[in-house]
Amino acid sequence: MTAEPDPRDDALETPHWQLDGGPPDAPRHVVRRLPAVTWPVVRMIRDAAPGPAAVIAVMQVCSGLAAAFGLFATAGVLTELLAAGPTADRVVAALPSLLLVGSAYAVRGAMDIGVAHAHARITPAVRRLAEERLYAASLGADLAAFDDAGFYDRLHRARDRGLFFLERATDNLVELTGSVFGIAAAVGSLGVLHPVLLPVLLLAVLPDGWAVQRAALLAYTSMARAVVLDRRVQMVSQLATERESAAEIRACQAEPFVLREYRVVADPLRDEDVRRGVAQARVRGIGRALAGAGLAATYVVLGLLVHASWVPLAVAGTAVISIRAATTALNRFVLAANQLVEQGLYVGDYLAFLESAAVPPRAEGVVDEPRRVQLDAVAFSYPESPDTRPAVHDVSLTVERGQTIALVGENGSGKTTLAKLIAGLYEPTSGRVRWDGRDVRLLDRAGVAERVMMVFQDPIRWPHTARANVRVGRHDRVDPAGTALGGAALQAGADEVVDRLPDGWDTVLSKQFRGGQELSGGQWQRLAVARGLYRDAPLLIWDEPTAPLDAKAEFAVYESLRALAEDRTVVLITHRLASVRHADRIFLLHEGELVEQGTHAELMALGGRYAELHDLQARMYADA
Ligand SMILES: Nc1ncnc2c1ncn2[C@@H]1O[C@H](COP(=O)(O)OP(=O)(O)OP(=O)(O)O)[C@@H](O)[C@H]1O
Repeated sequence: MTAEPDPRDDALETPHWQLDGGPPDAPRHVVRRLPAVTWPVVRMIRDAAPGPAAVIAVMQVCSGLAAAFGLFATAGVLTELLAAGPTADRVVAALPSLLLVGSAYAVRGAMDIGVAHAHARITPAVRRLAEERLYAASLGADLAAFDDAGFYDRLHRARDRGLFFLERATDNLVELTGSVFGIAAAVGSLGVLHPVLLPVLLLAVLPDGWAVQRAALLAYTSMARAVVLDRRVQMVSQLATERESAAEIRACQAEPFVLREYRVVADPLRDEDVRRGVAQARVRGIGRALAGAGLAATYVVLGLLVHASWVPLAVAGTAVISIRAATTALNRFVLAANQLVEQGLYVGDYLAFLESAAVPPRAEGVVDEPRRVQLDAVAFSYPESPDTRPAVHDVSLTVERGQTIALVGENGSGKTTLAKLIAGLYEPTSGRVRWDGRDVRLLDRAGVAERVMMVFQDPIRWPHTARANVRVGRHDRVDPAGTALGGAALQAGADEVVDRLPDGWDTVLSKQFRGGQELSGGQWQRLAVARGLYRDAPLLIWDEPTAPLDAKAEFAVYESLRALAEDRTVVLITHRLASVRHADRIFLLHEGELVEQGTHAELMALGGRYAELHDLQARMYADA
């Protein structure tokens, strides 16, 4: 019988699961913050849909003018209707003003329809542009950022909340500007009718505004506290529902473990949501009660003014309509402003991510095909790594063009990290990586990347066609007849894989699409090797390229590699020491440090770690 594991014993339970700290920056004053949060949304709208934005601005001005005109015309109607004389005469006298009121409302209606049409074009355009900027920022971020949990949190906030709330903020900005013109029309006419009504009017809307702002603050605070949990729930959701994990979870009987993990993160998340919802409901209730009292006070003051004969009855009648219009517009404004301020915080997260992901510009040194790659006392530590020892420490080595070097060592000894440093994917924490004497940090990033080809241990399985899986190695390479594609596939043994696919190169390699095919681990690896060969760069870095390959494919790949090495620089990482015999120089890493180096013969003669590992492997194969 298996005991249900105790979550407290779980070594995988990291502090990431806990509720995060407090809110980063609470919105204390809506009005003060409004310009700052509005401006980025305005810029986004301007960039995404300048035409519809201009149409909206013009039409909202016209709508506001029509509303003001309608209110003044209403005063005219009431004046005629409340004048002395027979009713029929008064109605006839009021007709011209009535016509004006009707025309004003018709114009306003037409403008509002126009605004709605333009608005419908803006929000999708903003979403489209914001997504592209987010993906560009994420793709442009330094590789090291992806080893930083804080980066993931920011990315998660920007993608899952920032994008969504940027859309909502766009809607609210349109609503806000519309309400501003509505207020201007109503308040303008109210001020002309009797200025004392203006401060009284504020009584009706300020309490509601306070309540909406409080509720917004509660929502944001809660979101900031729960963002890490939220991300964790998504990860569990992926484990529970995605194909990639389905087989192994069943094989390990890990279903209860995944469900337990879900409970551990989902329970506090639910509690947080409930706490927030209850607090918001309380705040809104208080706000509504105060707003009702404020509106009643407004009408009392109006009654007193009429009673004291300070304002004529017709003006008072129009004032009632103006007050209703102003209250409606002000409520719209308060709601939109508060939501905008709340959404502005998420939009701020989105913008902060774009900024933090931006890589500082370098002196754009031109890069040539490197003839010599040198590492001088290079060290590298992963950000936020609990390991106090650097992943790579004090490594110096040189490799010339036409040479093949091999990096060997136990698991976790720093080989992959070192390879990424050589490729310029990581910047050393100390020391220097130089290409032809020039510090790689000072060279143009794209230029450096252009000259590197890296085949990874766990290459991407692109959910595209077989052709795209290889061509993505250098997607802009001109190869209309597919000669380079065929050559790379042949060298990697990927041609045999493709020959067996139902639609050859056009077969989609993902079961998530209709007609898609799945490959074995070794077949995927052959495609990855073909991708690397297709890239055809002067600096080749192979990180365990042949581990999942069968003996025949492995032999073919090493043959290709030997041929390629003649006019290139090759860095080979492998655990199969038999494969590195012919390397010009072998570097043995241990706990991030270079402990032995030399040719195979030299290292064997040294009788150190390399010789020991080599003999161990040789014995294993001999026994087998
Ligand atoms: N993204 C990362 N964030 C933090 N630490 C990392 C990261 N990647 C690797 N490490 C740590 O750095 C050290 C070196 O890892 P590296 O992947 O370079 O080793 P390796 O020699 O390539 O191992 P293997 O033979 O298993 O592929 C290890 O201690 C590992 O735990």
